[in-house]
Amino acid sequence: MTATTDRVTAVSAPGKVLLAGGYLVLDRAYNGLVFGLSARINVVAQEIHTSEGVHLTEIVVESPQFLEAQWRYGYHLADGDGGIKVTQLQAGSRIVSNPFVETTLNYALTYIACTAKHRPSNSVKSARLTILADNDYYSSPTGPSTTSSSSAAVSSSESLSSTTTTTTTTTTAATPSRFSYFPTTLLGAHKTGLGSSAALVTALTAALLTHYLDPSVFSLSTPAGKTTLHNLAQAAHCAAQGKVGSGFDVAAAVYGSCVYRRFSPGILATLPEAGAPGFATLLEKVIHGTGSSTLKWDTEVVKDAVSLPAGVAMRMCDVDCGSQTVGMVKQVLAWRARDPQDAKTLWDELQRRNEALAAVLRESRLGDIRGAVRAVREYVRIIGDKSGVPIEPESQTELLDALETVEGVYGGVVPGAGGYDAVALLARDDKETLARIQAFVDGWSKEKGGRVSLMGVKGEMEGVRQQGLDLYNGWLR
Ligand SMILES: Nc1ncnc2c1ncn2[C@@H]1O[C@H](COP(=O)(O)OP(=O)(O)OP(=O)(O)O)[C@@H](O)[C@H]1O
Ligand SMILES: C[C@@](O)(CCOP(=O)(O)O)CC(=O)O
Repeated sequence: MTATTDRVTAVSAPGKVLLAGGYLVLDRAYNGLVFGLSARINVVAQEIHTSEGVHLTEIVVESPQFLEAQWRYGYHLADGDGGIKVTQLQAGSRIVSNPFVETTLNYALTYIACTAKHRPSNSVKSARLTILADNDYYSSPTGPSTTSSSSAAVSSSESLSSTTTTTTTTTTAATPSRFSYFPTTLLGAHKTGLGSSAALVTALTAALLTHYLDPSVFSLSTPAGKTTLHNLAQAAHCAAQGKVGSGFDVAAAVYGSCVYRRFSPGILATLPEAGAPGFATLLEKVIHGTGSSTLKWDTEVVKDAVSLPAGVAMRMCDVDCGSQTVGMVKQVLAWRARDPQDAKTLWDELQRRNEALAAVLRESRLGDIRGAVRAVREYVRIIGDKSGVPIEPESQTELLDALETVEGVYGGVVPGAGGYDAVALLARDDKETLARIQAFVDGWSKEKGGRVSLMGVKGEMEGVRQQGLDLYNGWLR
């Protein structure tokens, strides 16, 4: 049997950094200063056409930059209005699951089937989805390989697909592209904390909705389309994570840089597990905020409230250490619950300082950036001391203070939950400053024996978008 592919839809969504508002943004009374990043996760959706008379109902998802990264699913309409439920099929010698991919398929395909109404199983035809992530999301022990990328990627996915019934018509020859081949499994790749799962869930949801639904029903370029995508991606991401975070990472993936106020967590509380009776109808209601038992979505995303002065870039350094975000959040929130009065005073003052930093950036007050960043850091450290959590640990304080002395650097913070993972810098956007920061981190790593590296990624305003296909030369089959 042969299968060919034709109609192609490509979407990308950015990674995130929470420059200010870590911990506060978990509570709707406060908000966070969120930046989208130039590092994007791309998803390309392609139809799979089979020869006449051959019926194939399969969704194939693959990440050709990694080893053992192909997930094949069959799907069926679950009883009792349970929606479309996927079942992972064997690909290669063993099954490696990907909960973010699987949950997103259950949520997005169910929503698509509900929206396409009355012909649910017909509306979802076989498709191949290819995931391509910018290199900054991961640092593998051996580093990404740019030389052997495409040929290695093709051969690894070819060997996986050899056990299946589908043969594709083409594999393309090696072409240089912006995506590297990581000679490791996804589990073996070190994440750099740029929000790969949120960008993946968002881009995969957007690619599926765009691929399957008529543009009159769903379009990424309309505010209504973005709201649907946001709500669906938040729901799927929470379910896959098994917890409800603030969701700023999904908001960044959809809307790009913004000031973000979270949705009330109760909105998702009524949703049963994917495939359980009633899931399909409830999912549709929750996503559209309709029905008497469903709370309305109350997310607030203010795009205009965030910008960078002309000539200023937001850059990231990866600090190769790592922190346990979940444990840190639990400990900070436990302290807040024990001492609500003290915590409220600190939360309110830090919120004021975060807003002041956003205003300085928006109003291009270059001379005030350093003071505004230091004011935020002072309160982050106080909260860290009081809760006993190293939000800005001493080693990071030392690094940030030293980075401030580099000509062209206005200041930097530990973003998000903080800890030992990364620092985010506000710096002049020119080659000379970049070279000085690079030289500084090289020297720092040598002197301190750790590994601090300047990442290629920069703050970027735009959220999810459709892509032309040139980017993916050499990676699509
Ligand atoms: N390129 C990819 N292809 C397929 N799945 C991916 C890819 N990148 C990430 N994922 C999925 O996302 C998971 C990582 O999500 P996780 O939330 O742990 O990290 P993150 O979102 O990058 O981190 P953080 O929230 O700290 O920024 C992987 O285990 C995998 O399931
Ligand atoms: C601590 C918290 O406010 C931010 C975590 O950010 P990050 O994953 O460290 O980038 C948690 C959240 O908002 O979900």
